[in-house]
Amino acid sequence: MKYQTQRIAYAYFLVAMALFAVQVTLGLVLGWIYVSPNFLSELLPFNIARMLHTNSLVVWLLLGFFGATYYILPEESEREIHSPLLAYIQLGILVIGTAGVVVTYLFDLFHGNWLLGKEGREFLEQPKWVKIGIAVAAVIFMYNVSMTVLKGRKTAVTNVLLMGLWGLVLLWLFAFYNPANLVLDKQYWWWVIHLWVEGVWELIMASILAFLMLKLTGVDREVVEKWLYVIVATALFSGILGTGHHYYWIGLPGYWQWIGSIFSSFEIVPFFAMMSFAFVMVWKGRRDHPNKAALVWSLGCTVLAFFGAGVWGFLHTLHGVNYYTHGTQITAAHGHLSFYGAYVCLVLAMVTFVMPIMKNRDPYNQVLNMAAFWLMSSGMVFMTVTLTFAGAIQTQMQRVVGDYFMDVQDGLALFFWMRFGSGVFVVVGALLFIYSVLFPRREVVDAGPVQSHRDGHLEAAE
Ligand code: HEM
Ligand code: HEM
Ligand SMILES: [Fe+2]
Repeated sequence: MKYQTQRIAYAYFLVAMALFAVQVTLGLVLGWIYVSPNFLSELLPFNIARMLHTNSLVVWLLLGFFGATYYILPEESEREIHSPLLAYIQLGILVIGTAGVVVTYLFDLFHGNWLLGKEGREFLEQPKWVKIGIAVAAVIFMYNVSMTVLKGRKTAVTNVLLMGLWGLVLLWLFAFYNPANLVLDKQYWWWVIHLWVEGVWELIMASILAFLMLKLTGVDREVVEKWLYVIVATALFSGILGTGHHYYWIGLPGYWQWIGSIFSSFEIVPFFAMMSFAFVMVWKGRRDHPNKAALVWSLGCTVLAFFGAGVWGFLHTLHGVNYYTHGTQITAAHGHLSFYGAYVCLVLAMVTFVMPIMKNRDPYNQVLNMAAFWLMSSGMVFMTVTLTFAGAIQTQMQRVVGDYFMDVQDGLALFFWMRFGSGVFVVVGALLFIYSVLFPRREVVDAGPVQSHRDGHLEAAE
C-alpha cells in the first residue's frame, strides 16, 4: 500500500462482504418460498425478503464502488484522500441507514408515516429519512473525492470514475421525485434504475477495470485510456436513449418503441468493448502479477457482463419481443446474470486485488478464491439458463395461449427447484469467497520468514 488513506477501503469492503452474505442467503430464502410458498409467510413475507435481497445487493455494490474509489484515487492522483474522517462518517451514515431499513421493514414500523415509514417503489423502498441519509453521505463522498482529485494528478481513470460517481449521485435525486401520476412515477423511476446500471455505473465499471488492467497486466496507460474513452462514448450514446426500452407499455408515446428498440440494441457495444479490452490488455501485457485470482475475476466480469447484460438484455429489448416477455422469468434471468456479471464480479475483482495488500501478504488463498469464482459463476449461469427456459414456457402459456398466471407458475415448479439448487452453489461459493479473502492460507501463517520475501514480491508488482 503506497498511501495510508487507502486503508479506508478495507472498512468499506468488510461491511460490503457482510451484506453480500446476507443478500445471497435471502436469495435462497426467496428461492425456497417459490417451491414452498408458506415458508416464513408470517415472519418474513416474500415481498419483504425480496426487497431486502435487492436492496442489500445495491447497498453492498455501492459500498464496493466507494471502497474501490478510496483505494484507487490516492494511487491515481498521487496524494492522500482529502479527509479520512469524512470517509468514515460517510460509512457510518450508510450503515445506520441500512440497519434502519431492515428494522423498519421487518417490524413495519411507522406504517404510513411520510418520513419514517416504508415506501413502495421497487429498489427505492427505503424510508424517506434513509433516502435523505444516503443523499447526505453522497454529498460528503463527492466533496471528499472531488477535493482529492482536484488537488492531485488527473488521469483518464480518475476523470471517468468521477464522472460516473457524480452521475450516480445526481441521478439519486430522482428517488425523491414521486409524482402521483403513475406514468410519470415510472418514467422517473427508470432515471434512477436504468440510468444507473446502463449508464453511469458502466463508467464506474470501465474505470475500475482500467485500473485493474493497469496494475495486473502492466500495459501502457495510453492504450488503456483510448479504450476507456471509446467505452464511455458508446455507453452514454446507447444507454441514455436506451431508457426507452422501459417506456413501451407504461403509457408514454408510441415513438419510444422505436427509439428504445434501436438505441438499447446498441447497448451491447460497450459491454463487448469492455470484454475485448480486458482480453487484449492481458494478451498485450508484459507483467506477470502474482494475484491471478484478481485477473480471473476481472476477465470473468467482462465475459459474464457481456452475456448477462448484452446478450440476455438484447434477447428481450426489441418491443416486438418485449410485448410478450415483459415481466416474466426472462426478466429475472437477465436481472441476475447482468447484476452478477457486471457489478458483483467487478467488486469481487477489486476486493480480491485489494485484500492481500491490506493484509500485507502474498495473494493468499488464491486457489480457494478461484474455486469460489467457478462455483458462484457456474451457479449463476445455471440459474440464468433455468429461468430462461421457465420464462420461455411462461411467455408461451401465459401470454400467447392465455392460461392463468398461477396455473402457469405451478407448471414451472421443476425449474424453480433447479433455481433453488443453483442458488445453493452460489451461496456456498460466496461464503468460500469471503473466507478466502479474510483469512490467511495455512502455509503462509506457518511460513514465518518467507513472508517478508513474499511482501517484497507483491510490493514490486503493485
Ligand atoms: C450475487 C448473486 C445475486 C444477484 C446479483 C441477485 C440479483 C437479483 C435481482 C436484481 C433481483 C430482482 C430481479 C428482477 O426484478 O427481475 C433478484 C430477485 C430474486 N432473486 Fe436474486 N440475486 C442473487 C442471488 C440469488 C440467489 C442465490 C437466489 C437463490 C435461489 C436468488 C433468488 C431470487 C429470487 C427468488 C428473486 C425474486 C424473483 C421474483 O420476484 O420473481 N437470488 N435477485
Ligand atoms: C449491467 C447492466 C444491466 C443490469 C444490471 C440490468 C438489470 C436489469 C433488471 C434488474 C431488470 C428488471 C427491472 C425491473 O423491472 O424490476 C432489467 C430489465 C430490463 N433490461 Fe436490463 N440490465 C442491464 C443491462 C441491460 C441491457 C444492456 C439491455 C439491452 C440490451 C437490457 C434490457 C432490459 C430490458 C428490455 C428490461 C425490461 C424487461 C421487462 O420488460 O420486464 N438490460 N434489467
Ligand atoms: Fe434498461
